[in-house]
Amino acid sequence: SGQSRPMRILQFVQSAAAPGDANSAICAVDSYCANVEWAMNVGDKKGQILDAVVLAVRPRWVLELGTYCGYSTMRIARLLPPGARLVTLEMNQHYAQVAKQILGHAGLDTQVDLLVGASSALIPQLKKKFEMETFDLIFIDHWKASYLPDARLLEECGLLAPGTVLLADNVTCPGAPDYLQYVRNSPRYRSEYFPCQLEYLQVEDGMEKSVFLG
Ligand SMILES: O=C(NCCCCCn1ccnc1)c1cc(-c2ccc(F)cc2)cc(O)c1O
Ligand SMILES: [Mg+2]
Repeated sequence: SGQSRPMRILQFVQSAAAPGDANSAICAVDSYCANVEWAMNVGDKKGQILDAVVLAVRPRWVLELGTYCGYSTMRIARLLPPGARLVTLEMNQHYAQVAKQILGHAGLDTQVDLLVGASSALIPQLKKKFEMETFDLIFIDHWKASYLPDARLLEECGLLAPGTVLLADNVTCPGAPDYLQYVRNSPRYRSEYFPCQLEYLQVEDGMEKSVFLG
C-alpha cells in the first residue's frame, strides 16, 4: 500500500508511534527502514553523532539542507532549547508533504519551518524571511553535488559566523569529494571526519564536521 516509499514510512509512523512522542517516531522510522525497506534517512548510528553535535552547540538557529521524510529534522528539533528554530529546505514537494505530517505526528512542527524549493534560491532569502543574522548549526544532507556550491553561497550571504558548525552527511557514501577538499584545505574552516556506517547497512560512510573560522 502507500504509493511511494515516503508514504509507506508515514503510514508506519502513524500506526506505530505514539502521537507527540518524538523518540517513538524516530524509532518507528528506523525500525521500518532497517526491517522492511531501506530509505535515505541519516539513521540511528549517524543520528547519534548528529545528536551529540546538537547538544554540544546548543544552537539558537539551525539550518537543514534536505528534509526528505523529516527523520533528521525530528532528531534535531527534539534536542533544541526553548525558543530555538530549525529551518529545513526541501526541493521535492512530496517529500515535504510527508515530512510535515511526520513532524506533526511527533509534535515537533512548532520548532520547525519547512520551506519547499531550491536551496540556491531559498538561502539568499533566509535573513530577511526570518529576521535573523547567522546560523549556529547547519546540517547538510541534500544533493551531494550541491554541498560545495551551497556552502559557498552561505558564506557569500553572510549566514556563517565564527564558530558556526557545518555537519555534512554522506561525505564518503555517496560522497562529496569537492566539498571535502574545500573544507579540509580552506583556512576558513577547521574540519574533522567522523567515520561511521551508511544508514541501515554495513557500508562505510562518514560525516564531516567543519567549524567556520570567519
Ligand atoms: O541523495 C541523498 N540525499 C539527497 C536526496 C535528495 C535531496 C533533494 N533536495 C533537497 C534539497 N535540495 C535538494 C542520499 C543518498 C544516499 C544513498 C546512499 C547509497 C546509495 F546506494 C544510494 C543513496 C544516502 C543518503 O544519506 C542521502 O542523503
Ligand atoms: Mg544523507
